[in-house]
Amino acid sequence: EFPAGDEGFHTYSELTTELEDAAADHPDITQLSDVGSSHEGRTIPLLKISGDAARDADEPEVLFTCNQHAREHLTTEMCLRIVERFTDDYGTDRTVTDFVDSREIYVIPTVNPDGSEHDIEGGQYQGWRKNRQGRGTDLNRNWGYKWGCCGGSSGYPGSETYRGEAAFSAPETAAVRDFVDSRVVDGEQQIEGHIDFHTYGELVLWPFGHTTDDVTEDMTEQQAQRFRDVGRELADSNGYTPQQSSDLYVTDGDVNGWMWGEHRILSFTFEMYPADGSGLDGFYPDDEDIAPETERNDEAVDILLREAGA
Ligand SMILES: NS(=O)(=O)N[C@@H](Cc1ccccc1)C(=O)O
Ligand SMILES: [Ca+2]
Ligand SMILES: [Ca+2]
Ligand SMILES: [Zn+2]
Repeated sequence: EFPAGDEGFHTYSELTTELEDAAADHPDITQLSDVGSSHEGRTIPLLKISGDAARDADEPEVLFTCNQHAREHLTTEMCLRIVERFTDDYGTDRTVTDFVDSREIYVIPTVNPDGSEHDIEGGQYQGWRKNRQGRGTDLNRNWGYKWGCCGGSSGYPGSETYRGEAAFSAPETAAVRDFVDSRVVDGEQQIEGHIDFHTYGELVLWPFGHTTDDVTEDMTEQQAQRFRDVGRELADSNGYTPQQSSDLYVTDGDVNGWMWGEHRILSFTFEMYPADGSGLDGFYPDDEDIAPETERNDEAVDILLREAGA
């Protein structure tokens, strides 16, 4: 459970109930399923939000993933904000209604349910980051594009950035990979935009992470420029700082590298609130911060949904 005073955050079971309620309350515009199971056997839920959701329409698709890193619980709340806004406000808010009717929105509120539950074991924050396989794999170093290529991850199982024994050795990254791979229809990837939410630092990040080069294999100048332009627009909307992720530090096997490198999906990472903090406390904001710091990204979500149709 969450520590006393932080009840506003959702445990795995509360999250599951939230999604079931959203689907029950809005049957025409939602479809609740899953992308598979975690190492410890927890279902990794997937909610589709779209007009006539039961049908696969020829509409641009967008994916939001949250909680790859266990202790980054604010990101789970960010995905639930997206679910709440695009279901509860459908039919009343014009912008929301237009997007739900013209896009297919996929939300995965927790990629790492095992780690997230471990992090709050006994009502005490554990400071846990990874999944719960062995000594833990850093899911954001386990993706299969340029996996372990460039000193942006560790091969030591005890490391916080342990890349795993192989690309997609974690069942959680493999499950999300399989879902995204399944969205290739008639040879064309239907998902056009993606945001992976993290905490903390108030940053908008784009690929690649494995090299400091802007232009490189799988990234032309025009493509890099589009990331810069959209990244700047996203950051202007929420006050975060925009940069290529390798300007922060070099990573390999991260999700953005795979989404773009493998599928050419316009893929960003948002590092949410706070901008800075001393060590672990930055990962554990008050639950009073949930509403303002998730609503802060409403406009950015709309920008990505717009871009997906561009
Ligand atoms: N959330 S965080 O503190 O772990 N930071 C992220 C930052 C990050 C995210 C995506 C690509 C490169 C780097 C990380 O995976 O290291
Ligand atoms: Ca639809
Ligand atoms: Ca479709
Ligand atoms: Zn993270």
